[in-house]
Amino acid sequence: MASPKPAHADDLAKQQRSISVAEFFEKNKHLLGFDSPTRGIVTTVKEAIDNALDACEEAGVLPDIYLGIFQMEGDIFKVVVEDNGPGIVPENIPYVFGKLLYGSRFHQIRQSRGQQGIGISAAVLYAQLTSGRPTLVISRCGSDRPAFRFLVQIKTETNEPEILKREETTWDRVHGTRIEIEFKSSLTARKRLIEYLRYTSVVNPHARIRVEIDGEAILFDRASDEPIIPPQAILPHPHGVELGELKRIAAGSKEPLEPFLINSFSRVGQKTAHEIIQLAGLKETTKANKLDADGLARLQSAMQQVKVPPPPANQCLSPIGEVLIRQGLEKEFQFDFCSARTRPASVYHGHPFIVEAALGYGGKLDAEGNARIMRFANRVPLMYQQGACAITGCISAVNWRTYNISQSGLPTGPVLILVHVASTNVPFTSESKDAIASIPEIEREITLALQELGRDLKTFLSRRDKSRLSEERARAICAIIPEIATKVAETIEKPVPDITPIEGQIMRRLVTKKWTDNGTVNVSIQNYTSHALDLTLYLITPDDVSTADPPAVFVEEMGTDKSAVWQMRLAGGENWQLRYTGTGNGMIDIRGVDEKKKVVVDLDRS
Ligand SMILES: Nc1ncnc2c1ncn2[C@@H]1O[C@H](COP(=O)(O)OP(=O)(O)OP(=O)(O)O)[C@@H](O)[C@H]1O
Repeated sequence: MASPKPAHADDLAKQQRSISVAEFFEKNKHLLGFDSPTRGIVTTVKEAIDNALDACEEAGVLPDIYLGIFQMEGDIFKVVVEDNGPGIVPENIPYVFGKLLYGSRFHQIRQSRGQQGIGISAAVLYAQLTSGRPTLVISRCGSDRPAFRFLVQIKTETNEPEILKREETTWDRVHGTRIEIEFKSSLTARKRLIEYLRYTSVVNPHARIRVEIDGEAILFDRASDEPIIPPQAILPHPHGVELGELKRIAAGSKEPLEPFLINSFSRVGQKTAHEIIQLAGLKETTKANKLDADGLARLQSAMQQVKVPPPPANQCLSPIGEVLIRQGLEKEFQFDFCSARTRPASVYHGHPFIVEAALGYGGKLDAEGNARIMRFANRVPLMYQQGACAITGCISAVNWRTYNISQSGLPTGPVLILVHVASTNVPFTSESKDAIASIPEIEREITLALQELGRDLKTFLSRRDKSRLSEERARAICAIIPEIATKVAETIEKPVPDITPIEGQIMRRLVTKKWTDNGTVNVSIQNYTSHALDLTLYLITPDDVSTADPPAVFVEEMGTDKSAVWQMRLAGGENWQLRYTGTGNGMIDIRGVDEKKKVVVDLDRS
């Protein structure tokens, strides 16, 4: 066989042409999370729901989202997502859905679920590739505006939208957006889809998501009626600016260097701007757009060296918060123990970020196998590539045995670990946004949060184990007391005494340390020798306190804890005993607070 003729540069030149981004991703759809029909449905739902949540958040409304998944003919599925967000103006609808890399978030420095402007258009591309069908969009921007209905797809050769239909329509929503996308898929990923929605609901406790999937209705209701305060965009931080970026920003400014630095970067005031210019050896009067390559390089280097306060994280980030994380988790899971941490804001490469984490233990969690891990970035669940994610790496690197949890790489047993990384720029390992890259600053924060939670769990477990031990001991003693009483009575030739009160005493001592199933707990307040206090006693347990005798106890919500509260006057040296009954397991914590004197006393429960 003749060997192929070597190509000449002229031959190659005939084949060389630019490639549109749509063509590129059509060929490389796995890079956007569309590797298979099964995965395609999860990614499509995720992109649409993330956009709906972002839009509602930006408009300051509580999200009311509808998701429908219907099997059409054969292996064609239709995904419908409807939101009550601000809507999209009709002029922009074709671009939002019919052009890759078009969006409102890419150039803004603030936390948002979407970042690149590629998510929903990639779903449209995937749909037309696998089913050949365009995407239907209905959107309305207010009661005084008509709703518009579009049929749109992407011209892959140019990455430009193709409008197949545009018409005014009637729609009962005053504002919002509805999309209908049809593509080849299957419902093999049903479990993962539900898991995605469940996890989304945990970290978005303000959202209500109504789901209709293959004829089954599921409601993920909101646990909080507080809309999220939308994070505000900030200017780039001087420590995170690369030379190319600085060149672009400077080219667009006719200002002299001092106002240029102050107006273009966050946390730069007059003093800092002056220091940067001095260190770079530049003149204050030089206009930013007149800097040559050397001047720009010196300016960029000086910007990295001068001390600048960290970016204003409170403004541009929106962490979930410890109380809401616990509320969200407890809404979906029931634990014996749950603790959450929101770490202080930190910075990597000039990008602010906050790590939040929670640890749930026991309850209905699986006692066998690895811990359940829930990973989130900017309130979006990360559903794939767990092994490639820095969060998983940090969880495995913590020595969980120190906290009395078994471990084989990952912790094992009835444990749930949630980690949320919120940032203005989440460093994903790829465009499919499945895993967070190993950035040392982020890993450090995750590890610290996990260690804090580990310590909380250890305290809980050791208290619980102590209670169990003393219960076992007391039961063992009670079991042999009748025998001892008989033997002693025989030896001293006296009648066998009634030992019921002694048994009672031992068991009471036992139950003072534990909140038992349908048990009675006695609490003594002892050795208080100070002045009299008008105490409000707070009994805090993870479970309900149902009745009390005496005095009357009522149940009140304190955060996510249930607490029984009652009033009493305690004089110096007095010894009180309180009895209450209830159900459930868990530790009890009793504190007395004199509201007027602002005194808090820990009460002796032994
Ligand atoms: N339901 C919606 N309501 C209002 N605006 C929307 C909605 N969906 C999308 N948009 C607008 O369209 C833009 C493009 O959305 P797209 O999903 O392609 O990208 P993104 O969400 O910005 O980023 P990413 O590619 O990371 O998902 C968004 O930035 C937003 O401005």
